[in-house]
Amino acid sequence: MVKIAPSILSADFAAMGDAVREMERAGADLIHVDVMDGHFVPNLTFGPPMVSAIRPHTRLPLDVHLMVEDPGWLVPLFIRAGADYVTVHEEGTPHLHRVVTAIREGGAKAGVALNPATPLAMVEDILEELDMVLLMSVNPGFGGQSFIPKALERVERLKAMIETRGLSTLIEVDGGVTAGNADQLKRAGADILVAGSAVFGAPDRPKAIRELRG
Ligand SMILES: O=C(CO)[C@@H](O)[C@H](O)COP(=O)(O)O
Ligand SMILES: [Fe+2]
Repeated sequence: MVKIAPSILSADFAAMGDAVREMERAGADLIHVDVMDGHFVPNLTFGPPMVSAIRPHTRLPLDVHLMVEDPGWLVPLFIRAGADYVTVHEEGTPHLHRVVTAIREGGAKAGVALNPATPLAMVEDILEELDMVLLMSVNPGFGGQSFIPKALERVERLKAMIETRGLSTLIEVDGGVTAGNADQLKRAGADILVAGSAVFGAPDRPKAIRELRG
């Protein structure tokens, strides 16, 4: 069954502990933590202290999405803070293999994220080393943007690439995910759906999570 990862980018920053507890009660499978550095993307969010602050409030895996340039030095800090998954952007480092190895050696699960225009081929030669590939279905930087439909076909092609190699790498889709496109994404092969505004903007959040899961 597909997993749902609410993004706390859309939560109340003054009450993150409450938000995370609420998401666990509402049926979320992971908590998605969007880290933005003001360089890789034109927005600035939070660092490892946010991960340590929310860690005691949930048993759910913390899925940290690093939208930062040169993420290597941050990897051990986020793992020490309590990240379970650490995902770095292919476009953010010339040393992807080194960073991915550091994530796994640090004891976390390793993900690589691709922007909407980055060819899938950029992860092809490192797929065996990855627990997850995150396909962006919006341009990273902000919540509440519209889903880029081309992402659906990219999920299908990535799924085929993973299956051809006999791997079990997870596919996470991030950006503009709603109850209106979740079914198509699942059919295309998505394993984890990130949702910010579709969950936190809903009047009934547990229901929103159920509807995304289908
Ligand atoms: O990484 C990002 C944005 O860069 C996402 O995780 C967003 O936070 C998803 O928000 P919605 O598009 O679901 O509102
Ligand atoms: Fe994200």
